[in-house]
Amino acid sequence: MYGSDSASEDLERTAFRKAEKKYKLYYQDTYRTPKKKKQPKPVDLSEVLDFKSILISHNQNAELPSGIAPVRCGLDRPVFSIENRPGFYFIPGALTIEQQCQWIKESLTSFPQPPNRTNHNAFYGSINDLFIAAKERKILVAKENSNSECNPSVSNRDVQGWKFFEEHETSSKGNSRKSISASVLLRKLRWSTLGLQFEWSKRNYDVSLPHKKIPDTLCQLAKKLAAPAMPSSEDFQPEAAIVNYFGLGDMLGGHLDDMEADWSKPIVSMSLGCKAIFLLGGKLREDPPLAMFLRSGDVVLMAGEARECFHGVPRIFTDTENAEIVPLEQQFSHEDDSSFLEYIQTSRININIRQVF
Ligand SMILES: O=C(O)CCC(=O)C(=O)O
Ligand SMILES: [Fe+2]
Repeated sequence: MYGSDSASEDLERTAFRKAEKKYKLYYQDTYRTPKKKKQPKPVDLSEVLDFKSILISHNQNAELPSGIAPVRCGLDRPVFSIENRPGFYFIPGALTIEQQCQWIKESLTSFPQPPNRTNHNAFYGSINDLFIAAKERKILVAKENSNSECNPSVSNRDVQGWKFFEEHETSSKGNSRKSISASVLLRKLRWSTLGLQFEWSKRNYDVSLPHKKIPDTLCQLAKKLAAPAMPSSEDFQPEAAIVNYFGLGDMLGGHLDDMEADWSKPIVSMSLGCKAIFLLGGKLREDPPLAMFLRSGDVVLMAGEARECFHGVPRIFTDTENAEIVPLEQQFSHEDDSSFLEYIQTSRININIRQVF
């Protein structure tokens, strides 16, 4: 017990943790009246690497900040590497606006569909069509054993499964059953897994779990984007992907992705929606991380030595000034369906694609 206390204190003191705290969303603790919205604490962003402006100055006058180098590769747009982080590649604006919209839609509609698993599986079992259910304001209601039907204090053990109902249907049922609205569940969607299923509790891939192959268009895109980081004459084989969903205040703590067999193969990581800060640390949590902005359409590759570097996402920006999603908003506003626009205005999605074996 005491050991774990001091271990967490040590964690608090690492350079990675300090950087996470620096960029994490905190609110001003000034007195709030009910009418005043709580305000985020200002954060100094002057040390955050900005590959959008790096790309602009590179295109204008071939100038680059010290430590950043262009990478020669077969891609049709500039790729940058960082001198003291071998194996890390940044491709600013790698995805067209159409591709961004396409993968946002898939991330919300098809990717969380069974047999793919999500963070909701552990509690609710498989959920079908969550995004549609949220749009239709449906409510997920617990089915119960007949003998516990009328007991409001029924425990989760007695629940036989969950089913979506229309709002009006649930009010006629009284409030004896456990229920949650689909829109709250959508907001609480944190991850889904594609291809070979990653088992978070064991932190490993469970090849025995039912799964579908990664969609072919995503495979082809990942193969193309992986090229700058691939060992020559080898082909990237996308076998699994984790889709992360971030809302305001959500973060992804510092971690390594070390469950894949061959670290010479990259993780291909695509950013969609609101802008975020990405921290790229070193091999130890004590190594001070580099902070950089990730915008919708940016792609990051981590291969070789970079696979051993701690990384995480301490912050996403959902305010109009900082989110930088105007082109996405324009694209989505042409569509009949406003539900994608509403979701992405306050969210970020990351799809990271991996070769497992
Ligand atoms: O959200 C991101 O950009 C990073 C995601 C990540 O590192 C992961 O899922 O392992
Ligand atoms: Fe990661």
